[in-house]
Amino acid sequence: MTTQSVTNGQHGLSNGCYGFLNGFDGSANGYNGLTNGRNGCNHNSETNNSTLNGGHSAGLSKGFANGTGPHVLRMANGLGFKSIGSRERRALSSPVSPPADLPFIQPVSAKLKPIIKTDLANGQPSRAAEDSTEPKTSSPTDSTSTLIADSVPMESAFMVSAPGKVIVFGEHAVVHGKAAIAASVSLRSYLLVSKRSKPDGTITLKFPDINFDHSWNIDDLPWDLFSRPDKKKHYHDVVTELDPELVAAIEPHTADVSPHIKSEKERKIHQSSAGAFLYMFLMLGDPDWTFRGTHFTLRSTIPIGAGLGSSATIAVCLATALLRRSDALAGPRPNMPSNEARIQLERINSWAYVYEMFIHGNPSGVDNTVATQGKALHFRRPDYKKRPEVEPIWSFPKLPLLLVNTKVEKSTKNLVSKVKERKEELPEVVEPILDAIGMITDISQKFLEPTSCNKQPMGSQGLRRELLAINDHLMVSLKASEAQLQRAEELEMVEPIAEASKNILDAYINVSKTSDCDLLSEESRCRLLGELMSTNHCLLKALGVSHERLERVRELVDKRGIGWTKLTGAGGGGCSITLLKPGVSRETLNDLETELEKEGYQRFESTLGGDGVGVLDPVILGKPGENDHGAHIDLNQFLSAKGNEGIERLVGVRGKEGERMGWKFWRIDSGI
Ligand SMILES: Nc1ncnc2c1ncn2[C@@H]1O[C@H](COP(=O)(O)OP(=O)(O)OP(=O)(O)O)[C@@H](O)[C@H]1O
Ligand SMILES: C[C@@](O)(CCO)CC(=O)[O-]
Repeated sequence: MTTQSVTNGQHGLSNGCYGFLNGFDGSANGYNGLTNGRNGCNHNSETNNSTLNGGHSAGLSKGFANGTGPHVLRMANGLGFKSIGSRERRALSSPVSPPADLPFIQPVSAKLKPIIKTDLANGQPSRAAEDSTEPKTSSPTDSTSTLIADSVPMESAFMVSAPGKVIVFGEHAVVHGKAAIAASVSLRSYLLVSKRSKPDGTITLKFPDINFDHSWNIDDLPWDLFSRPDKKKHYHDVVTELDPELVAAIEPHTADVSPHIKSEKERKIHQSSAGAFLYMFLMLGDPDWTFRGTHFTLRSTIPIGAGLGSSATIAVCLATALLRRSDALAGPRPNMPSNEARIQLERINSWAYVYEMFIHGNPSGVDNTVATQGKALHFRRPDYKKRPEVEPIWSFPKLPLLLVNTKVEKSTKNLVSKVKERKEELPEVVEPILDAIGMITDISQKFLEPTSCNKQPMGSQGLRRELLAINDHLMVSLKASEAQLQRAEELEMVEPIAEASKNILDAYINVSKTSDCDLLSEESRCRLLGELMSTNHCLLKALGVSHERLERVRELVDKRGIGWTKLTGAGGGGCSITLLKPGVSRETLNDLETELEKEGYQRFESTLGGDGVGVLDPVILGKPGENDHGAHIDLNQFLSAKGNEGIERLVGVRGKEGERMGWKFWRIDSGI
């Protein structure tokens, strides 16, 4: 069964499964043993897999044969010599155990051997060796070495990548302390951290996707204020709010960015990106040699402002890069103990949240948490002064999801503010809606992970009770005072609340007809999840965050009776997800896709639940057997990779043929 969970990931892509988003992609996550472990305590894995995968098994045999857990680990190990350096000194002073394994040299690392000096005391490469300013020499007869020599400006380069996400349940409500469920997608951002060979005292941020490129003189930045004892934050601190004095001190350094940009809106985006970066850099970085001449260059395959968490991926990549450069991260490395990986991930996530606060104001942190941890998770932040409550969903099922981009760009910040204003204006109507969304999320979690060891699968009676409780909240909302209800009518909130109530009652009737045993069948679970998704969408519409283009997707899907649609992310445009009914014919889907395309929608193919943040170090081409395998990728190559395909081919965490060599991830397991 291990192999099956490994190969499942490719399923939808390999059999041309209509661009579905697929559930856990075991090939890259090394979770196969873990899945078996938890299955062992309740169900056997055979039962579990057949329950989860049901009728979607056509592509199982075409999985990522290359990507099986042990194989990947072996390959990663071979490239891993740089990751366990004394750059981890600071990280290891935190309560984590020392590196458990020493790297061994594979053909690729042999080519780079001359630049590695071993610290004899601990058998690991020394910091001096890692960041050596010596030219990287090698045999002149070796074609790879020529490429390495050409790429001297890339001295001590590394790359970080983080995945986008879909929110399956609970967006917006999560900002107000309710639960959300989110999963990572295979679209990712890639950040190259490179250093000029002759450091010149500047630091450079390049975001070519948004036409942003700016350098700062490091000595001009407000280090004094940021290092004042009452202001100073350390890499292990949890920062839950921005300091207005520090934000103000950054403003003069972002005021003059992008003088060539005419659009005020675009300039604001550039200024907030620059400000968010500087805030983190001044907190985590230092004015000495470490960062001088460093370039942070980001490219992404995630559409911007489409609800797929693009900003959070940038936050995670930059936080990881800054923590790593300033010696505050250990790993990642293969076989890192789960507890140690968790500490590193929490550290990254805390700082990514700082970046997100700068961009969004008051985010819940769900986006950066998924971009950091990957997989799928249940998230709640009842207290903004504390870390969020995060519960991984270990066996997120293979949902046949269709992901559609309306291509209407929106601003998460504005939409979050809109909901907040609505809540302040109409608390009697809005608060019960938010409660209902939170309850929908909690019920869904039980159905997304019904075989979990520590959760009782929900019986039909309990479920009906919960559905009625949701409906009660909707009734409370509709029984608001006359004045509030009238205003709610004006804002077109009442009809979607009534539609949500109808959906919940339909779900109630369907559950009444189902025995406890049948409730766990794929068909019943799919229908229930679908009805809950539709209900969630109606409530988001009532909150004012849908868009006519999103409603049109619902209309096109509903007309064919083939699934349940909801917006995902902040709404106001962006993307929708449709959970397709089991057994929908290829013909019907083709027909839907043609119509969507005609109306200017974009459909995405992606898998759900892949790895979170990862590091590629050294940044070399990774295809064994290719001529230039082992050659360094330089900044120009990265910048000139064409489109998403070009980026994926050059540095992608996963190419079409399987997992790319070299990427390493901090992986946590269920502990079972
Ligand atoms: N490729 C990119 N390069 C640089 N900046 C980006 C990139 N993608 C996103 N951003 C930043 O993120 C902002 C968009 O974030 P926003 O939260 O509105 O959308 P999202 O993160 O895609 O959606 P959601 O928050 O609903 O998931 C942009 O304005 C920009 O600041
Ligand atoms: C709309 C929202 O709930 C999700 C955006 O992806 C905002 C947030 O959680 O911060």
